[in-house]
Amino acid sequence: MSADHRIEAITKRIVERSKPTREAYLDRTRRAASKGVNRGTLACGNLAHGFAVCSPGDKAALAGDTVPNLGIINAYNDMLSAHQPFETYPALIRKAAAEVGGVAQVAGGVPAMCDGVTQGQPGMELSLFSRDVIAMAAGIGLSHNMFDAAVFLGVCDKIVPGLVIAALTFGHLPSVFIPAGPMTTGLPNDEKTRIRQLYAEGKVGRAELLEAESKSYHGPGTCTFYGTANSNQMLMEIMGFHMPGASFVNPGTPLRDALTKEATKRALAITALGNEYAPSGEMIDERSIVNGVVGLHATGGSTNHTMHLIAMARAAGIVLSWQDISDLSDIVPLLARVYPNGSADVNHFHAAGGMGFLIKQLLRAGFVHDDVRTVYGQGLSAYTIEPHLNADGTVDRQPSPEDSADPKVLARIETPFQANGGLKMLTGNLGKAVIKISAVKPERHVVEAPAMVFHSQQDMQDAFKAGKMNQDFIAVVRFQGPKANGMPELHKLTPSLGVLQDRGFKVALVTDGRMSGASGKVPAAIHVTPEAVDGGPIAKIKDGDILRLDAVAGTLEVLVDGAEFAARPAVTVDLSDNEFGMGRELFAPLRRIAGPADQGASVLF
Ligand SMILES: O=C(O)C(=O)C[C@H](O)[C@H](O)COP(=O)(O)O
Ligand code: SF4
Repeated sequence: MSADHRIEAITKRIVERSKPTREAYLDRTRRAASKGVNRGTLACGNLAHGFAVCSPGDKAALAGDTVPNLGIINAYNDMLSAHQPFETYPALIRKAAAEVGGVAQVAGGVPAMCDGVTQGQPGMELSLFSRDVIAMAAGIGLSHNMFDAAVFLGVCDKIVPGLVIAALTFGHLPSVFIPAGPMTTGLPNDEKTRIRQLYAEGKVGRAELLEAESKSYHGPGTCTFYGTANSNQMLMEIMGFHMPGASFVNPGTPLRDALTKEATKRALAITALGNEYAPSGEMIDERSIVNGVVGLHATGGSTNHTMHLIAMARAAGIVLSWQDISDLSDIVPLLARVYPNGSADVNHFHAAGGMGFLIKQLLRAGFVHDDVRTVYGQGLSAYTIEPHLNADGTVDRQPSPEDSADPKVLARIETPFQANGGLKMLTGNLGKAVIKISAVKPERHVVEAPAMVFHSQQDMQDAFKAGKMNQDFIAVVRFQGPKANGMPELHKLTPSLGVLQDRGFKVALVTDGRMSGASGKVPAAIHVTPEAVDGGPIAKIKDGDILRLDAVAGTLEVLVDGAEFAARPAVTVDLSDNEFGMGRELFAPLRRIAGPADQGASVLF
């Protein structure tokens, strides 16, 4: 089935725009591919080091040139509930590899930051850059060149984007992403938010708050809201890096293990040694990227992907823009209501039909390209399934049903929750920004109110606590961009802004920083580019200026006389407090070279 002509047109313009970089990338990638085992280019000394700790059988296999070797890149640590299950995956993967006559070795580990642990803390100022550090760290593992394919064990926010950048940088290798799955459902996300707002108002204490938080985040697996981590899972499935149906199966279940073993065997089946060679750099093309953006809109995915997807695409020589993302938003409807875009969580989404049902709806409308390559083979239609477990412990895939098992959570294409998708670009005399409209009530898509200017999250929270914000306002929290302080998520502002909005005030946020993918109900124009520290217009706003955020027209403006505004000096602030402490001094070089948000805020491209 061919894609909708509008989808085709946007895809075509991305192909045209990307030609110079994509052709150069594909040339490099094809030259890096080898006919036999990649370890064949190593000298004996290199190879002996590479298999020194292997079993005699594996040594003999790796000394030869017919057995494929699988590199494991593992983002395991105990900080991320979503990554903790990966502690045991290497042993499972090695065993599955041996069952098909292959070998698997851990090529390397990568760091992983939990944005939940660092939210509102100094560590959050390292978070965005950790994506590119993860890409570099994975590159270190794969640079041993012992491998004929790779599997990536990662789930969360900056980790999957960093791993995808690495996978595509080693685009001559087939790569399969193996998730660990969502935490089982705990305290509902909207109840957690209600307790947080009560705490922000001083109506409950720390004990009640910690009890609610602990009931929400209670065990292994990805947090169950639809933030960046679960947006990553959706992307890996709709872009073809996951096995069909792998995204939202809970950890520690027989089906989870079956999917992990299957992914291992599949990775070994698609090396250059077989007849289904699927190098990631060729598998992922402009159509895969467009499918990812469409999935983001259809599910109300994380705003962070207006940067991560751009950086991921760029790693394969593909140039994606905010205009592409915004134009696709005008075409693709919202089909999922998962917190913060609703009250359900990802377990409910999966039970309602999950990725298979979603992809089936998007294919029916021609909103995604079916003619794409995936780790599973050819065609996205193969992903319109539901995964189950066979009696022999293997994965069974049944066609997705015609109807959603819960139309309040997952809608058919004929009856979407919103006619357009989750993410819009805003432009105007303050520069460019993005806004997530899927979680904002339609009556709040346009906000015009006086500016209240702050230079840190703490400043705004102090003003809230002092009762200075009981009015209509647009909070401007600036000097939060990549070059200023590493572009932290400002998700801690959500409870205060939510309280004021619930009190009936018209409120909005404008910032050159980021929000969490879990942020939602307050209209927020984020990733404002150029950032304040680059002298962007946001640095000229004064308290009391009337601002207008219009997600319908796609505009972000300060309603001040143009000449007067242009004549204003850009404010500068002392950022020395952000230069030291909690490792921030190590990231000073990255702050200096970081690119702008609308190009992925990367230090790599
Ligand atoms: O989805 C994203 O982009 C995130 O970064 C989610 C963060 O992990 C939040 O900080 C966790 O949610 P909270 O418990 O509300 O802090
Ligand atoms: S989803 Fe976010 S908060 Fe949850 S484990 Fe992953 S990084 Fe941490």
